[in-house]
Amino acid sequence: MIEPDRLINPAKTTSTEEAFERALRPKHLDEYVGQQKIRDQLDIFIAAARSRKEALDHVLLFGPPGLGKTTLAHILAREMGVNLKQTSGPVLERPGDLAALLTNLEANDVLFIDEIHRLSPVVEEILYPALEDYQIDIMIGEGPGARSVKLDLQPFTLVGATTRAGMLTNPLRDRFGIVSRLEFYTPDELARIVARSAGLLNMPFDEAGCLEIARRSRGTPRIANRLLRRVRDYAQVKAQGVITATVADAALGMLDVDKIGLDPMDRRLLEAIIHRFNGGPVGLDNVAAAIGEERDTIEDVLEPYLIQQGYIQRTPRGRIATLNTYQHFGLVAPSHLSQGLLNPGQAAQGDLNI
Ligand SMILES: Nc1ncnc2c1ncn2[C@@H]1O[C@H](COP(=O)(O)OP(=O)(O)OP(=O)(O)O)[C@@H](O)[C@H]1O
Ligand SMILES: [Mg+2]
Repeated sequence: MIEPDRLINPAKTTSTEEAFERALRPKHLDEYVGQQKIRDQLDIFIAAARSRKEALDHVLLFGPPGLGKTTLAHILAREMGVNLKQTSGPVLERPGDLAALLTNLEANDVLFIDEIHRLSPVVEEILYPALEDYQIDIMIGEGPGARSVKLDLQPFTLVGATTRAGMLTNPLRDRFGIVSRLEFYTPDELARIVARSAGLLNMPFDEAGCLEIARRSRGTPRIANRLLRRVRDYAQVKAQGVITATVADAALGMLDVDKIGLDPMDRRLLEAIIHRFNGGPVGLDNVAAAIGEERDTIEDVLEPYLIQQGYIQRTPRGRIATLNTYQHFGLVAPSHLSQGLLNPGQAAQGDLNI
């Protein structure tokens, strides 16, 4: 299990952190840093829907934790000038739970369903006609006297968020008109997010300090904001409160976040592949057992960034360490890697599968 205060865990942790996130969450599309392609598209779709006074098409947002899915859902509703009702897949246990939410929506409102890949099949059934025709079928009464009644709904927009688009059923996925995959942020984008947050928190900083935090945030705004908080503590105690590159480096070094943002858990995963499985290929179950971590955590939390950065490669036969990985640990790579060759059966296949 990931310890709750693991610094680079992109998943949300404490309620203090949630309050902190809410305070820093951008409210308008033009404050939302990065994800340029998605922003450009949404800008047009929103303007078009508004001018026709229609609901925005249903939107699916997917990508690793902490990249800004919830933030974007709230921004969409605000830009559309409508209310947002929020729920999540596991919370909607019975069809009636969803029916109650749907029948209470006003015209063009946004219904935000987080973790939409965890909807139960019976609840999903209710959703299909709602998404297509703004109608639901509900059962009234029980036993032989029970009958099904059609109810009309107001037009609405479903915004679904998931870290696992691959786990959505096809019929559900097909009903989203807009499907956006959030990408990891570049260090420059994260530096802008850190600077914005530092400004909101009245923390003095310089550009290099923001960039140092950004480079070590695993491409993830949630982690960037979290590291900023920790660096602030250090800066206040040791450096008159100013966040500079030297201060950020010292603080993050003390917290065991290395130069590229990997923490002890990432390093354990990579070192296990290298030392215990000869660099791979190794199957997910084996590596999970070796480091005492759950498969899902490795797949959802640890791997996406390590794969994107080229420290792990997924192949049909399992995970392998790359030349980058050996170099990061100052190790001599096996000759087939340093000569740029792949072993037979290790065909490159860097798909993220999220
Ligand atoms: N594009 C962005 N610009 C500025 N800040 C951002 C951006 N995206 C996310 N953030 C910050 O990161 C925090 C986490 O984002 P958010 O909660 O939207 O992530 P998420 O993708 O919904 O994560 P999860 O999968 O865990 O639900 C937000 O509170 C916000 O402060
Ligand atoms: Mg979220």
